[in-house]
Amino acid sequence: MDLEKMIKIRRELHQIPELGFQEVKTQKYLLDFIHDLPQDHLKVETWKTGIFVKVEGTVGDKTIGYRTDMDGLPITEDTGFDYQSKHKGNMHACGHDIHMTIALGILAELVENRPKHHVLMIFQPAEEGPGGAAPMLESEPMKKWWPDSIFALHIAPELPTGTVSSKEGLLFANTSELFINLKGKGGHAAYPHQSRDMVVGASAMVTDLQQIVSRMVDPLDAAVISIGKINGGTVQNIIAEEAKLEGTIRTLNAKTMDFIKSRIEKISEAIELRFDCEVTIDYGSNYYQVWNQKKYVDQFEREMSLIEVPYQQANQAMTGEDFGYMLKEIPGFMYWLGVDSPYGLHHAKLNPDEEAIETGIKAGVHMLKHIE
Ligand SMILES: CC(=O)N[C@@H](CCC[C@H](N)C(=O)O)C(=O)O
Repeated sequence: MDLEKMIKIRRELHQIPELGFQEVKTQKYLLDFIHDLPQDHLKVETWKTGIFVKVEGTVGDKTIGYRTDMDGLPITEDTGFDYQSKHKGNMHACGHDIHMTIALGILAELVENRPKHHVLMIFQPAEEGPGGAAPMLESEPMKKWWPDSIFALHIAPELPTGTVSSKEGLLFANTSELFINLKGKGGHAAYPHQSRDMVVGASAMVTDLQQIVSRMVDPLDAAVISIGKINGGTVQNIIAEEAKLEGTIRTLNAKTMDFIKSRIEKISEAIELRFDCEVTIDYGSNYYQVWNQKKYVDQFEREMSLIEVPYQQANQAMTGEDFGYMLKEIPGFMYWLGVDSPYGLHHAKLNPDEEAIETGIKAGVHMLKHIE
């Protein structure tokens, strides 16, 4: 594997970030690379903007799955790099460009030096939303080439380059998106008593939502409610008739998610009474927790020591990953790959160390050849 070539690929992918299920250029880029490989032992099928590639193993008594995500985020890049996003307002700010490059590098190595087991490389769209993993599991290529086990990685900005990290059991949280619409009555800013001000309604709602986790959830049972976007009103002297909130809920256990949703509904009824308005709630897409099987994590740790890739025990994280749906149906695990970036995931200045691509390929190829 030529690291310089892989960095070039990463930078090309970095320039064309596309949102979930719009990954048309990205899919074409990946297909061009895949079609340039020797085709003798490859089978390729597309699904929406995703791709399945099956590499025939030399023995082929099992199939091992490897999944990468493909989509970018609606963030305006602020890295100042000469290879920064050409898609204004979108950025690969969650490392999916690195993930895809590693998957291509793994594929190229496996074609050169075929594994014993069949390998199913899954290029999955829409991880950031609305979620590609669950529908992909229902697709024909997936059913036809169903893997016996599966794994995937995610970059970790806070870990040193060249290191990996995982844990058995829960790695990533249960998540649910949260969209709240408040409808009151607009009017002149000088006559608030004749209106139902949804800027005030929405502000009260945000404050009330923040009290669910701090006052109603057991502090030993971690949960998060974050509102990432608030929109309302038109101009400074008109009272806002409508306001919209967008956020996400994260919990370590599924029952707590149900509890939080029931509290959000109570708060919304209270806001309706207090502000004489209408509140509607939509939970968007929900992601199932990422649950790692001990057997595979233990083997991963052992195999990493054999190839001298430093491994460390991970903590649970409140990030979400729709790969959790794949792990719900297929045994396997997910791990973090250190990329040592001073800025974190979902930041406009995220700057993963590209040297980590080498470790990602080395770890992936080794595991695909040795996983039990
Ligand atoms: C690894 C990562 O950052 N994943 C995303 C998944 C998004 C889930 C969904 N759109 C939501 O916001 O609930 C994350 O934000 O954790």
